[in-house]
Amino acid sequence: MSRTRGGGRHMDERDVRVRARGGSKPRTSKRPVHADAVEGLVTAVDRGRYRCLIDGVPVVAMKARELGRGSIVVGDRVDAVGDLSGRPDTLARIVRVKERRSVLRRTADDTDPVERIIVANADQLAIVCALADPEPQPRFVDRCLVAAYDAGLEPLLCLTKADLGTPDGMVRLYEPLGLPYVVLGPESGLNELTGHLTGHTTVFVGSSGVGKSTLVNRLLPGTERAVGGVNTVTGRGRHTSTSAVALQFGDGWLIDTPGVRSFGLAHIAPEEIVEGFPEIAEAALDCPEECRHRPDSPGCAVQAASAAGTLDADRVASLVRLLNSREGEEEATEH
Ligand SMILES: Nc1nc2c(ncn2[C@@H]2O[C@H](COP(=O)(O)OP(=O)(O)OP(=O)(O)O)[C@@H](O)[C@H]2O)c(=O)[nH]1
Ligand SMILES: [Zn+2]
Repeated sequence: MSRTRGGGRHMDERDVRVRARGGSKPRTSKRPVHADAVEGLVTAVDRGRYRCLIDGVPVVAMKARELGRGSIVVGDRVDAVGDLSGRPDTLARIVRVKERRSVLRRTADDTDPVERIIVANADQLAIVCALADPEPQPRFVDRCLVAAYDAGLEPLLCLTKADLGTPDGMVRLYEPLGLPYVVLGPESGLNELTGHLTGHTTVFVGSSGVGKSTLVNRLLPGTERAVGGVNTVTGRGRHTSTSAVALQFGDGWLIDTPGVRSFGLAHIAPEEIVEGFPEIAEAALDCPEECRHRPDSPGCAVQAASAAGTLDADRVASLVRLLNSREGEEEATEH
């Protein structure tokens, strides 16, 4: 798809202020720049410890004090110094975080009211959706799609449990978008999916029970043991079920996000949500300003096109639901 935009543009200062502590204060030119630092990739984060892959060696690191309060997340490319041997009880130090090419945010929820960046530098979002048990949730898929467009990730629809249901309905809904999809059942080969994943950094997201773990475990046999039983950062038998973990997959990465059910859309402007639906966005050019494209919106060209059958009524309904739920997140109370 050609709609992808740069994801970096939604980074806020809190997220990127990882390099220069003290803002505009001029640095002394004599400051050491860690010329000996080695680049690595953050593959897991747990309680202030960062598991990094540095020159093929898994290394546990801490954040250098000079980085201040800014976050370091899975997928970040970092420079590290210190003990990079990866031996037990050694600790390296992350001294720099490279500029992020994309950021994916997790929804704020009851346990953590702050919307946080959970993954950096991914380029693909695999939206896993079962065809039955649980029933497909187009609304969930639509929310993920908008988050993907916003973050600058290419969406990929993974329709699972093809043995229990037909993909026809979902395909009819998403094919017009040009959204790539794969249909998967217990007996399906994985070549087509692997083709989509090769060379990419793909974040997997899906609601509970859709077969996400099953899929990742089939793609990477042995992963279950690696991430389910033992904490991948500390090795101390604690589940990492709420934080993202990057798993090497050929020359790419699969990023499993067990605790992520959906994405907050509150930081995205309504117009940008509409842009997630290209054909609707085009029709919306004829709408009055500030139009929310609801069935009762006066003079709405989108609703008119939907009624006339030129736009898919289900997709229009999806968009309207998205716009509404986003307003709920904003706690808009003006009407
Ligand atoms: N019939 C059928 N069952 C499947 C398929 N894939 C997974 N399942 C079953 O669906 C259930 C949920 O699968 P999981 O892989 O645990 O789903 P998940 O999305 O990881 O769920 P959470 O861990 O709760 O996020 C399990 O009982 C799986 O055996 C499939 O293709 N067909
Ligand atoms: Zn409208």
